[in-house]
Amino acid sequence: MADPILSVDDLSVAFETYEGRHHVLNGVDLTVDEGETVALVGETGCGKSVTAKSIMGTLPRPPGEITSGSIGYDGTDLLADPDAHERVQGEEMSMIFQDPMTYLSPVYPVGSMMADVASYSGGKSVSWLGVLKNMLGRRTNRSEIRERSIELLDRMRIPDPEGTLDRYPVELSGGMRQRVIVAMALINDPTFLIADEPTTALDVTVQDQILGLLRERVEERNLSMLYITHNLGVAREIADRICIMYAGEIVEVGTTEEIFDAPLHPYTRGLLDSIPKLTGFEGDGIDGQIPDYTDPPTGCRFHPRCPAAMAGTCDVEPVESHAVGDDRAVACHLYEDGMSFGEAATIAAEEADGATEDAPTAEAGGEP
Ligand SMILES: Nc1ncnc2c1ncn2[C@@H]1O[C@H](COP(=O)(O)OP(=O)(O)OP(=O)(O)O)[C@@H](O)[C@H]1O
Ligand code: NI
Repeated sequence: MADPILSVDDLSVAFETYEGRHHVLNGVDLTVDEGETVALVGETGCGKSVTAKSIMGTLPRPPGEITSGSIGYDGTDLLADPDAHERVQGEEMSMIFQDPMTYLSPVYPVGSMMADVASYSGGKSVSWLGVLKNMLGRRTNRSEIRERSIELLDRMRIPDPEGTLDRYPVELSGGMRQRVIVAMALINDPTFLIADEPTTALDVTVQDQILGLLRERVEERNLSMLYITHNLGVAREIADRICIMYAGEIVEVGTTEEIFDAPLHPYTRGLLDSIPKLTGFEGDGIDGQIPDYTDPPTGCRFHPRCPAAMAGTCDVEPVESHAVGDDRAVACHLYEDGMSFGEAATIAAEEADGATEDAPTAEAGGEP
């Protein structure tokens, strides 16, 4: 099998704040193969955007600090080589940010922003290829960029693409604005795209259209994509593989089918239970909330909320990720010590169902 295009290994990130040090990412492992779409899924505050920004090189430092790990892109460790990171960010990667209005300037029309993005050459060039690309980039003239912008807006099914170039973001509907943002992210023909919740604020129809447009692009250009969402339903529509994140840790990885058909981690199970329409499972999801990062739970970070937690183990012992086959891994103490995955999954499932049946007002975890 070919090496993954992106390979995040043991990434830890902390933030220094006036409340104390927040230990947010804790040893995150993540890979994306060429042409593959991987969804990073988890509740609000679990560290998805921090992961995305670390990969893109846009993490604010300070207050953020990368305390361990490597981010490999196409064979280069980006954290060890800031010049390479800058080049990759400028030439190969692109990102759709979570909050479109902070990204779109209110004072420039769409066309001039697209031209800005298109002529951005990604700072210093370090390779001869980079230098060449930069020269070619500079020769790209305004009318060429305009042509490209119109073509992309048209591909994004924006009515009157030419007229749209002269309009300001506030004059566009939410759905149109989001299409413009997708077009801007694609104008330099990236090989790797990070999409951070690009459809959250949109109604379901528009959401489906945007997902469709991204999928088209993935197929046509062999685009590799990390798609971030809190919505497992959206992940199922777009992703080949899903990484489930809880409180700064990846708790389960599997193909989209495996995650939906046979979730292993109690947290994944809880997430699926909160969308009963999509699955056969029943339940009310998971009580409690993401822990305080200044003093995260010892052992497994999920143990205070876990219906299957084993006292003396889950609250004490750090969890390791257990590989199950090629594409599958789970970080949970249930899957240790010779218990078969089938048995452990059954226990996780029974406990999850039991918890919601027996104790509808179960203690809201969070407290150690
Ligand atoms: N600039 C910052 N300064 C301090 N702490 C931060 C900063 N950015 C993120 N954090 C911390 O990292 C945690 C995770 O944030 P992140 O934005 O990655 O969550 P998320 O999974 O993307 O959530 P959402 O689904 O709401 O976007 C936050 O709860 C916060 O504690
Ligand atoms: Ni986020």
